[in-house]
Amino acid sequence: MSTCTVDVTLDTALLDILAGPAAPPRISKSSLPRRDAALDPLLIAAAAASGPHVTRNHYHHDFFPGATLPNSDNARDIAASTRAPERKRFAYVSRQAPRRQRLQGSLADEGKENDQPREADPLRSADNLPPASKKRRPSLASPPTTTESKVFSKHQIPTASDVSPSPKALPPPHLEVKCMARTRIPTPHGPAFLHLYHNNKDNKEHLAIVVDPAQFEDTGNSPATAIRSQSLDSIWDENETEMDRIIRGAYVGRLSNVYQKASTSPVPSQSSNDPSGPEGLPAPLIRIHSECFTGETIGSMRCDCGEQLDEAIRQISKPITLNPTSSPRTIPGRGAVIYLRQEGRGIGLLSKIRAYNLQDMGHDTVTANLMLGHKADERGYEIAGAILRDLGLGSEGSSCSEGVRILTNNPDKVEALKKEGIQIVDRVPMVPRSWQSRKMEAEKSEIQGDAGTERVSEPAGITLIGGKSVYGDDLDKYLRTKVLRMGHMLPLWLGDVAEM
Ligand SMILES: Nc1nc2c(ncn2[C@@H]2O[C@H](COP(=O)(O)OP(=O)(O)OP(=O)(O)O)[C@@H](O)[C@H]2O)c(=O)[nH]1
Repeated sequence: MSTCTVDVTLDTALLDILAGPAAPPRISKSSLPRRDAALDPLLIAAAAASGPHVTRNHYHHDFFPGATLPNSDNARDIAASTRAPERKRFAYVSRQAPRRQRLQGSLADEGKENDQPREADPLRSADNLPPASKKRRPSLASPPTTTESKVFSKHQIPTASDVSPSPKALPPPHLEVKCMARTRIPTPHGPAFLHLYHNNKDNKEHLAIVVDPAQFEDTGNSPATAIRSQSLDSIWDENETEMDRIIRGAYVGRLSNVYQKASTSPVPSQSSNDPSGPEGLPAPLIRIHSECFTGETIGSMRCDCGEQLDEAIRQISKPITLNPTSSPRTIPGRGAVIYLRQEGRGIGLLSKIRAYNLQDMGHDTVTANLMLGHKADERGYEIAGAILRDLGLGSEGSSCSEGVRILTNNPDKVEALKKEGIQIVDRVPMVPRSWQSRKMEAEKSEIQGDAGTERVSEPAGITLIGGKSVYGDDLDKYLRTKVLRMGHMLPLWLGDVAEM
């Protein structure tokens, strides 16, 4: 074993030069000696920051302006007028305009910060922001200087031409959707199967809520064709195990701790030989529903979205009577709600909240959208079409090629789906529950006189939020605007039976 002698004298001398001499130990002999640097970095910084042009408001400015300034955008040398020539090299250059000037501009630019984030702003990817646009939105606070920044008074109704079209974009890639996972969801109306979709057009997770008794079948005895997602049932990867498939929802039958059977790709048709199904089997009932946080989650009575979602699942689940003339039997209903993440008719939750404030100021839902620089409706239905095709609903050559019935009052949806190649055999109106119950009350009072004015039982169906039908002035105003300004195909409730 060899020993090694270390000469510490040289090291200590070097440390003394760099960090100052060691202070005598204060606590005990065993503690390490403290060394104070000869030049404290904090002192250097304080000295450097003590020039005449530095204020406590300069934390965000370049400490050492460097070669790029003052050529940088909006650069302003606030010391230019006062500094001595020899100090020029050390001037602090602010990237901000003076506060006075910024305040003047802030009114004119109200809303700009949120509505038009910088190109590189990571928040741009947030779901609820309106699409990036180079065009400035009309400001509500600034006087109109150009046609783009028109101010609309309460009585002035902007038209579609007041909002210039968005610049032409590159052709979008071929739209593809893929069902990533499926699971059973028990609802008050019966079981539903939630399908979560990804797509290559937007970064949103759209959903399909499938109601279909054949989802539980794996024997081929179902009277109607099963509504299955092709992309879910296909084999994603040759290394995929049965368990992988089952976990993502590619299974058949009733999944349980004792029954687990992965689906094959594609799942063979499970209907009877007759493609139109047994007598009395209607085409599947579908609804294209747009997300509404306020109506569906917090029970807002500014709109009917919560009850519409509930009503759609209820109507689709309603039992169907087969073979009514020969040997009648009932089976659970079948169809799907395609739930699109198009909050606020596509303008996003942020803009919808602003629109609500404009509505409180007396504007209707259409005008409020236009005042914010949006269209009355910015939704698209290509993704809905692709999801329907993936589920084999309504498209030629699909498993349910007999077409679909659609639950809606909105003519745009019907047209858009037709363009997507979805065969619509019938439209089923969505009558607001409050209008239905008021109609029933009116009918009853007409028959029974005064005795009939007590409230009749509400239409069946538990809403996801509040239950039964609700009535409120905001809701009524919204419903009427849909009919009067958005062309919804619904007889207007005017308070008497004849109008319904
Ligand atoms: N911008 C805006 N969007 C709203 C307002 N109220 C509800 N919405 C949104 O409108 C969408 C639902 O659209 P509706 O016009 O109510 O109905 P629809 O889906 O077009 O038609 P139906 O199929 O007949 O129900 C959801 O995305 C809601 O978030 C509002 O006042 N302003």
